Amino acid sequence: MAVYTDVAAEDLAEFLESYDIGELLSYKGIAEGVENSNFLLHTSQGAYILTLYEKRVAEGDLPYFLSLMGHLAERGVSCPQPARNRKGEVFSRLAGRPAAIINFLEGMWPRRPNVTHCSGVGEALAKMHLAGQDFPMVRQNPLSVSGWRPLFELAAARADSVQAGLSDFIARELDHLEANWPDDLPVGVIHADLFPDNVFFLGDKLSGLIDFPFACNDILAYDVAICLNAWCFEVDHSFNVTKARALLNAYRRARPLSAAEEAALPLLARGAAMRFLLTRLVDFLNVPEGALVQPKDPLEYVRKLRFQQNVAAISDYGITPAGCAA
Ligand SMILES: Nc1ncnc2c1ncn2[C@@H]1O[C@H](COP(=O)(O)OP(=O)(O)OP(=O)(O)O)[C@@H](O)[C@H]1O
Ligand SMILES: N[C@@H](CCO)C(=O)O
Repeated sequence: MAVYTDVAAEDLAEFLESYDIGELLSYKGIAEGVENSNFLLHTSQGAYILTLYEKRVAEGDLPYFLSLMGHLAERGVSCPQPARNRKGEVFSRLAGRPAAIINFLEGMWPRRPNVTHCSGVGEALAKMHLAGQDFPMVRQNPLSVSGWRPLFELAAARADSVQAGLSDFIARELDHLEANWPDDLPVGVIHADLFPDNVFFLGDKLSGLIDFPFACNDILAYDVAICLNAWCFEVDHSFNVTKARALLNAYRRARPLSAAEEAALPLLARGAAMRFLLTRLVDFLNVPEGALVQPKDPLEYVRKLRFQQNVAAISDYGITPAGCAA
């Protein structure tokens, strides 16, 4: 359960007085997520999600991703919208944290994503990338290649307590990624965390995307690589090429990938695996006292990284590169 910061009922009721969304009837901490403190609110006007932004979200970044949610919705991408308070602000402060309220999105995230879900997320991701093209704000990605070594330094001394040899493994891989990370691929607005728990479905139909605090401007194909890692491995750690094909083909239909983007996917997937390995490792080694959170497993991403290290081209996944006859 991700609740790092508790909110007293009186403080919440007072906070809600600055909004026009009805009176507080009930609220409870949400038993999912690892980054921020989330609460489900019921007011006399309906259901909402209250988020208190925690360590990895800088207050100065809130206007970027809260505005992005409005921008995307105007262009047909289904995602929750921030409520404005009576001063017209989309966020303010509660319990010492930046806080925002968004509307409740109907749907469930898929606990066991199937091929249809993978196809849905591929299409939605491409459409999000297209809809972001004219988003005027810019936010560099603090968790891209230049951000990984500082993260590693937070965990290096204790990494081997999680798995023998992990520290050396990460150090060597970072050398490779830093030397080879591409700087000439198409960039734009990316979600940067589009895991299954951030994509809602009603049945097999995608109902919306949530959780935009990591959104930023970065390599578009890197977002695809994040999804390949997050959606296309089975619980036994095997890579499911049918799911990867479905995800990639649905993406390509909405936004064709260039030959250079496709050629870079395995390397981008190594980088994506490194990013989530590192944040998970740092979080695993530093659970705040009293926080109600279930840290995610860093070793899942060590396995994914080892897999991606052995992929040189997307044909090695069993996927035909775009433009080649099947
Ligand atoms: N708009 C929404 N409508 C319905 N449920 C939501 C909404 N936003 C969040 N939730 C619920 O809260 C959970 C946690 O939200 P979210 O993923 O944004 O938290 P987080 O701590 O930022 O997570 P993550 O670990 O994925 O970064 C979701 O899995 C979902 O159950
Ligand atoms: N989606 C991330 C958590 C939020 O950054 C993970 O699974 O590690």
